[in-house]
Amino acid sequence: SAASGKENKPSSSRSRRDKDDTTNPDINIASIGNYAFQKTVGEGNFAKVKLAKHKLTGVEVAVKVIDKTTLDEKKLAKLYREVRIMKLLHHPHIVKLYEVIETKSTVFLVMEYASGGELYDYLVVHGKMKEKEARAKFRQILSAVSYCHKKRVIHRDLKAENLLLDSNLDIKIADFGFSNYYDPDSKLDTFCGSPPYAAPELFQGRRYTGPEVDIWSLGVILYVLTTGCLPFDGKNLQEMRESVCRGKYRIPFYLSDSCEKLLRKFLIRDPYKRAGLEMLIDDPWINEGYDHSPISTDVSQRVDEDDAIIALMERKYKIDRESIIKGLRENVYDETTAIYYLLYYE
Ligand SMILES: CC1(C)C(=O)N([C@H]2C=Cc3c(O)cccc32)c2nc(Nc3ccccc3)ncc21
Repeated sequence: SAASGKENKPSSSRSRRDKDDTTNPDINIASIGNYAFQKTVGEGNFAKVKLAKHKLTGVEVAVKVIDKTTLDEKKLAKLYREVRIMKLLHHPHIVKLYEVIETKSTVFLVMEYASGGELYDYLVVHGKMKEKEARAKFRQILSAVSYCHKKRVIHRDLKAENLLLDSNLDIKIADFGFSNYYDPDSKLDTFCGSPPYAAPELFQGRRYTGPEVDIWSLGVILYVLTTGCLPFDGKNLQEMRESVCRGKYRIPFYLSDSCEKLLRKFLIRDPYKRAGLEMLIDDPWINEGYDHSPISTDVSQRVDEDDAIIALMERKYKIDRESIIKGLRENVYDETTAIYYLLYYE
């Protein structure tokens, strides 16, 4: 691929690729496949996310445009792992993948657009949530994360910035760029995530199984939802590390006892003593006002074959029934299944 063809000039001499240097012709196009780009929603160092509209159904989507020519082999492998994991996850509170379009130089991930933006920005604007609202959001997050863990997937970068909101202000977990599979009987050692949300064992360079690092981050998220502040902070990484490893955080006077007790279950420094998600199923704070646990046992959120939608696609888009059903059963992410998904979830 282009990545291996590039000689490794020392970074200082490599000229920064300026905006309109389109050595990659796909980066500044106006449309791809059935999608017309509208505006840029976010820009990372390897990807740009554009708001787009599906030309046939009019549904708004978010397209993550990844320039492969800027990725080395390792990063390319990470990208394909992220795509494989996204194809595995079908949950109401995880951003959906609709279609994957790949050219020689670019990968386009057509995904669900969360029009409400980041939970982080929502908290900046509205301040801390009342415990009732925090509970509703936290139950959605817990449901999505326990679904991932049951599929042997860990997110590893859970934070308020990656928790998006849709038009109903429901949670949509985004950015599985650091996610990975885990094996309950083996250890991982990659330090991932954002320092304020990172578990102490990660700062101490200890290997970990997987779920326990997400559970620590969930504790930090619960604290952020109910207080509007970070439990551990510092003006630099060293101070942050000391704060997290000391594990001391302030409990504001207005926090209920049941919420304080729940925080203590998550923010335990010893990963072996930290609560597992299944231990939280009947936690009083999580279930107050609800008659069922957010941690659902069934992990099959697969789309079913809706005859009305298939009939509409046959009539309106002249797509034959067999190819739609085949695509759904084989977990394909092409333009046909994308039309089905967009109509099904709308
Ligand atoms: C494809 C996908 C999943 C994605 O990669 N992003 C990016 C882009 C911006 C961003 C961020 O600010 C935080 C997390 C993820 C992201 C998305 N952003 C949105 N909505 C949005 C709307 C207003 C502001 C921020 C995000 N919907 C879906 C996505």
